[in-house]
Amino acid sequence: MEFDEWEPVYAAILEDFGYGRAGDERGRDLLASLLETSFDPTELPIGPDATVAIAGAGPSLTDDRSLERARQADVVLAASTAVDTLASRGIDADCMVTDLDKNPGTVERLTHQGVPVAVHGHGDNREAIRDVVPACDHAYVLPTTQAAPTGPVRNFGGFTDGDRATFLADHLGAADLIFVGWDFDDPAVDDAKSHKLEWAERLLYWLEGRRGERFDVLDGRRDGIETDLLPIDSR
Ligand SMILES: Nc1ncnc2c1ncn2[C@@H]1O[C@H](COP(=O)(O)OP(=O)(O)OP(=O)(O)O)[C@@H](O)[C@H]1O
Ligand SMILES: Nc1nc2c(c(=O)[nH]1)N=C(CO)CN2
Repeated sequence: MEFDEWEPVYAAILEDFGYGRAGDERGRDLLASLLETSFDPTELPIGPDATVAIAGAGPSLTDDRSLERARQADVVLAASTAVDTLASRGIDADCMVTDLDKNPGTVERLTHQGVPVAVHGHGDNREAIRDVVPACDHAYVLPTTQAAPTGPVRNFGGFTDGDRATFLADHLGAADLIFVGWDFDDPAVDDAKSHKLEWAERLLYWLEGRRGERFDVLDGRRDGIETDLLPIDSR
């Protein structure tokens, strides 16, 4: 996805959460300023023959069926702590997607092991960027932003870690996307997280429409998705 297609949706997200674009741009620029080099996403083994599993960090990730589906996929993109959950079950993600708010040690370690990590810079994680990025192997850091892309910092679309992973796979031409560890109605999440998950769901709905597909993770949920907040014709 190009930024001009993403921008109206981004503007709706900024308004809904009350975030400022300038803060996101500062996060983006800080990330760029700390990197000596960066990972080229086209090196990921994603293309027209790849089934890509997108692992969210919901509680269902540890179900036997989820783990089996992740094992069967050609490529696994894991959001945040999903990478640790999968690793503890013997499944190594091909790429981690994170805004650094949970498991910084994993981010640093993976980059030094040659596993790419898509690190998101936004208005509310500048401290984490300053703490974590200098300790990473920059050759395996793929910097991302939700604001306009600049220099090495890319914007493939998406907001939460899991849906950004999905937009990344889509951008790279993934044949099939499958979803594990996605629990939109998780009672364990607080209101703020639940609000973010609503956007994640809305963004997946938008993306499946663009791809002319139906993501199984949205089955039974589409009628309840408030699409008015998507400033585009998505139904
Ligand atoms: N029930 C769920 N709880 C947490 N994450 C979920 C859930 N269902 C889906 N996800 C997806 O998994 C991702 C990783 O979740 P996690 O709670 O580890 O990360 P996070 O860093 O707090 O996420 P974010 O910063 O994107 O909100 C979320 O961003 C979301 O896209
Ligand atoms: N400005 C800002 N941007 C974000 C934030 C956030 O808290 N603030 N959280 C995200 C996913 O958790 C993604 N983007």
